[in-house]
Amino acid sequence: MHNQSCKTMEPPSLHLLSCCKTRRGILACLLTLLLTLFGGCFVLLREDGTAMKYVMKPPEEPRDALKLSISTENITDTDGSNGVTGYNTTDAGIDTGPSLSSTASLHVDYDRYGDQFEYFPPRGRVRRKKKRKHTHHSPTLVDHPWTSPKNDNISMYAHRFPHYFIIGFAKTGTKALYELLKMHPQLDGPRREMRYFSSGQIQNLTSYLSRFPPPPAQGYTIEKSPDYILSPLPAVRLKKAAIESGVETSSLKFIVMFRNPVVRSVSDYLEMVSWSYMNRKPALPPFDMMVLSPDSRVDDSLNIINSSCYSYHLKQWFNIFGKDQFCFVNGDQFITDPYTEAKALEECLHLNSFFTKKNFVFNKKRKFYCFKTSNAPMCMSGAKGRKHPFVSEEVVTTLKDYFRAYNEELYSLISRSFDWESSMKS
Ligand SMILES: Nc1ncnc2c1ncn2[C@@H]1O[C@H](COP(=O)(O)OS(=O)(=O)O)[C@@H](OP(=O)(O)O)[C@H]1O
Repeated sequence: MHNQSCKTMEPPSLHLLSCCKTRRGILACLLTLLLTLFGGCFVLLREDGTAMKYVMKPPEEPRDALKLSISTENITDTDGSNGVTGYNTTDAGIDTGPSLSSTASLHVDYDRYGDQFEYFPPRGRVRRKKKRKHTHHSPTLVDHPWTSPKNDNISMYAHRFPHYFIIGFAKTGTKALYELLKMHPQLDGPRREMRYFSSGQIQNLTSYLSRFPPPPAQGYTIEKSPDYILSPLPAVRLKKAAIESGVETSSLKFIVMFRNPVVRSVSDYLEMVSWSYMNRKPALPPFDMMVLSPDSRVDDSLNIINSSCYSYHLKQWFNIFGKDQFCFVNGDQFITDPYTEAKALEECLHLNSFFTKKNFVFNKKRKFYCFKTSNAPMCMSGAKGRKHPFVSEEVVTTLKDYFRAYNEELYSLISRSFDWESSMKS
């Protein structure tokens, strides 16, 4: 056997193809095939007869750092610096933290879906994705600076820093609310969810800000990333970024939208079903089977469950920003009477009074309101308002019991209550 040296590098596929033309090449190809199948290696035979073995890179360890835990008393950001008074930082983890009952503990399983910090699968029309040949590795969260490079002219974009953020909760109507708010003459924002403070996909602060339109005259920019609320880390990073952009952090406002937690979990489940289908993953079990373990306990390790424990997540943000910086929207009511919620929000955000009933047009076919200014009414895509599956009485009751303590804590946190105990529209 020839001298072999093991190198960790990408396999040079072009060399491989060209060497398959010769007799020696064919031998090398066979050897390559065997080693690829059983040994995770490529072997290439060189012109001079020596062999070269390329070891295929093992997949990168998934964000070990994110598995650790933080308590809100001890939050350290990736660079170890501290942008928030009273908090030390480490991007080393997420608080799987205290739960309301001693038995139930929240576990946010960040490795469950998608890349990096993506808690939820991508949304959109149900169109199956082709299998990707090459996987792209975006920079890991641990390496992410969350600031701008020293020599970057951040002041060019600093005025675009959003003053309003829709931070959660996913599947409560955040997209419809965002599109509606962007119709207000004092507001404008990017078309897509940024997730800058949660996903680490955008390179740096300057790049993030450059994706915003300039704010309207006497107005502000707004962004919606409904996964921000699920961890205190985006709050810490956001605060640091605001300071770096020269923005008064107390002037920022955060919009949090709620919906019956059981219904929200079902809606989130449907998002997962759609994601699994689009990404050619195995089909998911029915909702009832998924959320309850065989001994009929709620599986609180599921994202679709713990994302409905609103008070738990909100409290973490309350530790970082003042309570008066939050505005709340009742997502159930936003479906049936968006006008009332929009007017209340206008007031909370200190915006000029703009929305009138004429801006809301009920679409009988879609069974949702569409929003209208001067143009044709704008309706949400078919990915919103999916038909919910049947959920058994037993599961509904168990979930309601599970969420009760969180709901009650939420009502006292925000001094407002919702009719979730008696209602269950799924
Ligand atoms: N006007 C209007 N049009 C369409 N859909 C509306 C509207 N208002 C609220 N909703 C509800 O929004 C739910 C989706 O929530 P999100 O937009 O927050 O989802 S996402 O997190 O951005 O994926 C979606 O949930 P599902 O019904 O479970 O699909 C809708 O019920």
